[in-house]
Amino acid sequence: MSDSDSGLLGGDTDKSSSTPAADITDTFNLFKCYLDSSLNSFKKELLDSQEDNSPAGWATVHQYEHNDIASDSDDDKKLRQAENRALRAIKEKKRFQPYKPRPSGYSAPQPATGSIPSAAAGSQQQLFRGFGKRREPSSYDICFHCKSVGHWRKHCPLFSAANQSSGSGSVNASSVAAGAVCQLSDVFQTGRWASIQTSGENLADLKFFCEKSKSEILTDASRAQTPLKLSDVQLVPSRIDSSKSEVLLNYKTKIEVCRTLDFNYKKSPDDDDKTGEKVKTLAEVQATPEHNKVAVEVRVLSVSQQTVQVVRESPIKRQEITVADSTAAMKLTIWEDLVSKLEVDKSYKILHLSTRLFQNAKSITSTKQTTISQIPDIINCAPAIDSDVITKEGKITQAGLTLSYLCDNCKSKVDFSNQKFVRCQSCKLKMTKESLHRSISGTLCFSSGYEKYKLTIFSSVLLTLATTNNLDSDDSENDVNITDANFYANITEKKLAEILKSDSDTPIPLLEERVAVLREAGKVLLEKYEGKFLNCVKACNKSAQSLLQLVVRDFPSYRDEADYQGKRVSFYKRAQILVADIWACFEGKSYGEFHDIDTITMFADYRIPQALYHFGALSYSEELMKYLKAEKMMQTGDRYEVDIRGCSIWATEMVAEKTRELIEKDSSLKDVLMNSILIDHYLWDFRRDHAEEMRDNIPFHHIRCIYY
Ligand SMILES: Nc1nc2c(c(CN[C@H]3C=C[C@H](O)[C@@H]3O)cn2[C@@H]2O[C@H](COP(=O)(O)O)[C@@H](O)[C@H]2O)c(=O)[nH]1
Repeated sequence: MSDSDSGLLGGDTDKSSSTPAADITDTFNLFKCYLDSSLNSFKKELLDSQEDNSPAGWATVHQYEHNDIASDSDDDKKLRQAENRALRAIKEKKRFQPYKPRPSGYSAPQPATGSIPSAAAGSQQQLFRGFGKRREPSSYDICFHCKSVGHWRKHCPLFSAANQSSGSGSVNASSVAAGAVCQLSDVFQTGRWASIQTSGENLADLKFFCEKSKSEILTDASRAQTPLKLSDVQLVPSRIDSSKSEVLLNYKTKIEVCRTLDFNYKKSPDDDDKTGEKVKTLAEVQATPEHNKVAVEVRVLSVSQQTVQVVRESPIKRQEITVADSTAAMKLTIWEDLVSKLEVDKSYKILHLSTRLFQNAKSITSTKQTTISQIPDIINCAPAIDSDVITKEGKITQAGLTLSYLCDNCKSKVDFSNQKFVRCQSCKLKMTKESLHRSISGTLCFSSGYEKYKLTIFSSVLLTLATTNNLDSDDSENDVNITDANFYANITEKKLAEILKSDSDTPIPLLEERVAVLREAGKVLLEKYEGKFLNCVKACNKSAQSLLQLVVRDFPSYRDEADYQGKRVSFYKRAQILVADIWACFEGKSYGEFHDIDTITMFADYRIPQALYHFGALSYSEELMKYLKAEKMMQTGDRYEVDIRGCSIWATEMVAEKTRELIEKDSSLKDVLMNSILIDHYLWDFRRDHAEEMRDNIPFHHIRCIYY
């Protein structure tokens, strides 16, 4: 925490005259000294626990665990042997000097203030490390191996014990999956993979390529929920999500039954989910890991010709289907006797499908247990996925418009008759004719050479076509219906320039890009969501992350991402602030109710870093400070830009995490609502309230893009 605050704000940090700045300074001070004390006590705990059983601590535990679970009579002998081995290993290590003295004349970069997370001062540095000191592990350092604080991987007892026991960098199973209980996917039988619980909350992917006998043990263990101990496995970063890890089994791996687990067995999120009988939307299916059983209710958009695929020398019939519901469209592969069972334009409920990931695209495939049953038509479907977009030339042989009446409640098709009241066959509700929704869909029969197609044009697309001609009808000067998707799907530069006219002659920057973003949003809403963003909110089942993923997936201008040191990183500033605003405007109720709103991070712009810097939660290197003061324009994805935005998110998350802990310790605060959104709002407003004082002291990064 920098002590420059009183200088900066000229405010008096004396406790008696508390001012907003002093309050937050106190909070940050409190938070920082809390952080210090809690980390030190954690480190002490860790050291004590290692000393508990024997002078060799963890190393003894691992040496002991590495062997089979011996009967009690051998335990003492085993323990002594393990302890001697561990002591020999530690003595061996003690002789080795881990650090070479730094070359003379080396001077660490001195930051402008404090020794808090620093952006762009060599971002490979770990957070909270003091500058200018010898490179000793500090109590804030996070071990790259066991993720605990207080030491580096080269000192990690877990890592060294594991290396001793199984050589080539693998991690001793007992430290990774001791007592793990396997949750296996349906794919498991082919000896491919499973998911394994390695702690109270943590599930890791278990991948293995070894003999069938092991898969049988794991399958039985999963069914009986028997705790297992896996010895000699490899722990590697997951190829899908590098923040997760995968447990690799191989021919050396030993599988033994554990007597007890030192954590509670985590029930799978929803057992129905596992059996593939709980219907999910396609948007949810797309967020489901591969090789999971799912059930869907979809409409068939297109079917491919039936083909034959040879699998283990036997020909198997196969057909590619494009299916959709209101949230998304996906590719479905059906096999064997299910081929030709699905017809275009019909809607079906399909159980026991399995998710697949092929070339980074999620799809679903039928399994031996798959069942299909026809259901009432699903009317408003997402359009086919891009990869299915094909261009054909030919002639229209037949065209027609179909007027359908939809139930006002569940939007299912209602058989229309001239009676005054009609009853919906799907939700059984009775309603007047007038309250029915009308949906027009076009059908085009199209032939291209010998191929014949039947195209269904949904009402939202027809609506776009119908309004496109009004593109230039700007005659009514004042009909700025900015909340109407039709309006902004067809907005012109002239019109937007008028709307965003400033009180000076300075034109709004990025006018062309703003028009493109508005048109994109309008077009997608009309094509996929009946022109209403509310339908996007409804499709996310009260999950902030689902809504965030839906926005980023369907509205490309929100894909606020960057390549950073070989990794793809995302900030999603506009997409997250969109979700947060809905939550805030509805005060967490009704359409603003999200069960996972706390997973939304702060919104990485150029203002919050100023406030974080002011409170000493962020610091800049001298080089970066110079760059910022020169007010050079940055480009999206520049190293400095990504550093500043990434460190801002990280620092805010740490503030949120520790503040949450402080709240938990103080019962008088138990009803206080706190998350990164509220911290962001506080910091953004604080910066705005102190714009003058900050302007000359704390520069910000300059950038022109559509992502902030
Ligand atoms: N992190 C974060 N960044 C935010 C906001 C807001 C205000 N909007 C909220 C207000 C009511 C609703 O709740 C909206 O959500 C604007 N900005 C960003 O600041 C920049 C403009 O700054 P200046 O140059 O001073 O006008 C620009 O990149 C803009 O995107 C926020 O709240 N948090």
